[in-house]
Amino acid sequence: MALHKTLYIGPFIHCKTLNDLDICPNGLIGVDEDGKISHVSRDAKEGLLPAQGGWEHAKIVRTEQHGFFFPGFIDTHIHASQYPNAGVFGNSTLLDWLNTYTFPLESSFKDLERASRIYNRVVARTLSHGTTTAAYYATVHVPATNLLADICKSRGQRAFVGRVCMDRLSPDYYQDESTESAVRDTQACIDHIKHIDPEFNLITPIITPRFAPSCTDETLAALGKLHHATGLPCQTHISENLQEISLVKSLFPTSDSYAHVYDTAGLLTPKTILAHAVHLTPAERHLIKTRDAKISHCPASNTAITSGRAKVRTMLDEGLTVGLGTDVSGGYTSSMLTETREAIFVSRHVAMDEGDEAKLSVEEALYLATRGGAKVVGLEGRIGGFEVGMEWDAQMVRLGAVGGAEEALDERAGLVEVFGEETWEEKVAKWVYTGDDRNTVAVWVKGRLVHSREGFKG
Ligand SMILES: Nc1nc2[nH]cnc2c(=O)[nH]1
Ligand SMILES: [Zn+2]
Repeated sequence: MALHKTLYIGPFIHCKTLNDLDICPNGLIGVDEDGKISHVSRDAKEGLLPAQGGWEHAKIVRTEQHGFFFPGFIDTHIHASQYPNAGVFGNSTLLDWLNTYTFPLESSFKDLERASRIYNRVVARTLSHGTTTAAYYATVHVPATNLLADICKSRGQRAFVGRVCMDRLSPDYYQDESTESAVRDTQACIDHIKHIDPEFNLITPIITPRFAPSCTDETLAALGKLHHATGLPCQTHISENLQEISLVKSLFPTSDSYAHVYDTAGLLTPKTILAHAVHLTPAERHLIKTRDAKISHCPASNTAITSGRAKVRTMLDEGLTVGLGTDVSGGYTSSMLTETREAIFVSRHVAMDEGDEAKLSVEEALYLATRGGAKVVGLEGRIGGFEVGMEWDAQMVRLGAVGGAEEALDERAGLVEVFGEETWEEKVAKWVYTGDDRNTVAVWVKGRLVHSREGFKG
């Protein structure tokens, strides 16, 4: 689809570093026909719009009152197939949650029509929350996994799509037959994505051993080999829950630790995304740092299924790379804005035990949801911020009343009340703590408009 040169005019905000939220109240960002940022001005004056090189005919998109452009969110860990169970977990914890809720739901994806309905919903919904990139787990089913890749491509969401590998400790009706079939079916999904997106411009296959207890040593080793042979990224779970960790000890008695199991299999590399990492030992953190593997912090899930409180400050201080993941449906929300809020609140619970330094600020949590996530998925050179040469994966946020109706409680404006006396930092805090998807007016991936709300003029 051909794009227009476009000038995005209005305040823009992005995270330069963990602590540096860059706020530009009077910005202009030029995005070319390939969806790349070609210039950034911090002092946009109406009379001084670019007047050459075709920019004089550029399309113009302006923020509305109290609005700003912000990078799209990067969800580094989400189970697309578990979306129907978001909010359904009772009082379960990980291992009984998997058996009670998760395996029965995932096994239903052999029905392709059902898979189509659910995958269309989850991609549309996450886009509406401003998620421009997602690292998805699908299920064991090749046709449904390929369909998820097709849907992400046609709806325009940047995605990593993983066919789940699991050849033990699940019901017979939902399991890989053998190591060979797990590798063959993974390869079939890789081949499909190569066919629909040969350069992996938008959709990338990701090798997905579910977690160590679900995979035999042979399968872990075979997937490690595939990871090295293809250079494709890999995702799995680690150290989420104490019973899970005991199970790993009993299944892999010769391994030093959970992280060591993955390392032995060749699955601990700079292209590995490890979800949860709640109970890692110092030695495991050191090993993960040495291998430069990445961490997806999933606070909503860790609270919902009472897995524990991940020590994000410690991981950051030790130099680990951390992003955020919704972990639907261990996590109840598909909103990365809500996940950002949960990351802040979980850090406050850690602080109640360990001291105030554990607290994450609004700026830090937003960094994890954008720039940190980009590093986790290996796309830090392309997305997560607004520099020249980066791709326009962005959302337009609107706060307060709509259409100048200052007095009216306008449902379309959501819950964020703005009185005009707030600083920009305060407006951003109000968005993070009181906002929702109604505040995300428009969403772009690689310059393509992939979601907009009623009233967006673009
Ligand atoms: N949260 C979560 N943890 C897991 N560990 C293994 N599988 C899963 C899953 O589907 N969700
Ligand atoms: Zn998960």
